[in-house]
Amino acid sequence: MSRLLTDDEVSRQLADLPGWSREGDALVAGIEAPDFPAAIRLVTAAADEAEQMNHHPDIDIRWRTTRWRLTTHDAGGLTQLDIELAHRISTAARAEGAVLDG
Ligand SMILES: C[C@H](O)[C@H](O)[C@H]1CNC2=NC(N)=NC(=O)C2=N1
Repeated sequence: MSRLLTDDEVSRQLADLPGWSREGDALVAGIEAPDFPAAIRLVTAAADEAEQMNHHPDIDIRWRTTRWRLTTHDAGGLTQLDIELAHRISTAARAEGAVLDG
């Protein structure tokens, strides 16, 4: 589960993750929520998913915009865990009416 993905595997799976892009060894996205409480609810929902997965995002919070950075520190790059967490964050973002803007 924690083997590094090939470049092809990453780009093929990114096609199903609108708003996410690759920056070196990480997947990144900016997500704009309708307001600050919605942004914090999104962070809380993502925290629950991250705990379940034992896989944790780096998050920058600025008013209603959150920026996300996913990588697998233990493996030194991108694994399927990052792809899975990106999907879960996107689902939580949609539930809050937030917009992913890359
Ligand atoms: C010991 C523990 O399972 C590891 O440190 C987990 C915790 N959360 C993690 N989160 C992320 N993003 N990458 C990891 O390699 C990682 N490792």
